[in-house]
Amino acid sequence: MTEISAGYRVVFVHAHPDDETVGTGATIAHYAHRDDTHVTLVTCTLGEEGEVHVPELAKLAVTDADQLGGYRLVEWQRACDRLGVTDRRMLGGIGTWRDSGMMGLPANDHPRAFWGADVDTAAADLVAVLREVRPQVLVTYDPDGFYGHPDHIQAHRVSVAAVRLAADEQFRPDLGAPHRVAKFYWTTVLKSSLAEGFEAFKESQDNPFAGITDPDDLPFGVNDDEATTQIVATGYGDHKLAALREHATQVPPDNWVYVLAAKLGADAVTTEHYILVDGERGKGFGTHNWENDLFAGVDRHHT
Ligand SMILES: CC(=O)N[C@H]1[C@@H](O[C@@H]2[C@H](O)[C@H](O)[C@@H](O)[C@H](O)[C@H]2O)O[C@H](CO)[C@@H](O)[C@@H]1O
Ligand SMILES: [Zn+2]
Repeated sequence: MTEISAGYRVVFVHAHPDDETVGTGATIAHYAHRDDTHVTLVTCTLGEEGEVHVPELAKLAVTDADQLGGYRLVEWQRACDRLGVTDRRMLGGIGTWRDSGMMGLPANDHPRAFWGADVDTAAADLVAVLREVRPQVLVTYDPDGFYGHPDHIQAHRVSVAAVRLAADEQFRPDLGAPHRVAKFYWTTVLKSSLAEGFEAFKESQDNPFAGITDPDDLPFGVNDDEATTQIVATGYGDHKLAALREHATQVPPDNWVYVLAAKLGADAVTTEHYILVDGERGKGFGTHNWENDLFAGVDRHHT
């Protein structure tokens, strides 16, 4: 049980080791370094089915020694150290849920695949975290898991169930006093940001968007006015890049994020966007009236 004294508390729920950095690394570093804020990361799987971009580690892959999950656990811990996150947990405990692989692959049917988890059963473990940490804010993916990966979709579903169940006083009183999360966010990315990044994508061999020239052809991304919140974590670009480097099996040296940072500086990777889907929107700024703080409008004494 973590003794939490900070007034502001946020829980990030991610699917695999590296998602915390790739999608929300600058935001996490920004809040983890605030004296008045406690960040909790809950990651749902060990990433056993991932690729291995480090040649000398190639045989850790699921097709050989099947040891990648244990190795990515260490990558994840080191990346969290770079971001400043000390409260990091695997959903249900280390090794409970297994990486399900990309949609439609046989790994989806592994007996421990997160994709096959009973949602309320998995949610109960997240309820225990929410009732302990008592965050005002929870961040996870949209219903499509941002890009359709089964573990991302399941992370969304388990988070939605856990937020509902944590507030239900009839649900598992043994897991702690009921808790209502004040603001529930989905991660997102702007199509306008993707268009700016396309040049960097082209220069990366690891270009996941090869052949795509129009952001509207990507399986993710929203129009500027669909986002509600922009976090500009100035000064934490180096933290995010250092954390990415810890995820070397997943993020090769020529990854487009490194290309972008090399061209435009580390702060080019410190702006991250979110959609508030439940809770009261706080004060906004600029053309799109975006919040500039996940805790905008939150009473720090809300527990
Ligand atoms: C960012 C993320 O969610 N990565 C997942 C994803 O990785 C993809 C997968 O290896 C795919 O085969 C590649 O073509 C693609 O480039 C990768 O992003 O899925 C993995 C397997 O479930 C998962 O381990 C990884 O964390
Ligand atoms: Zn992932």
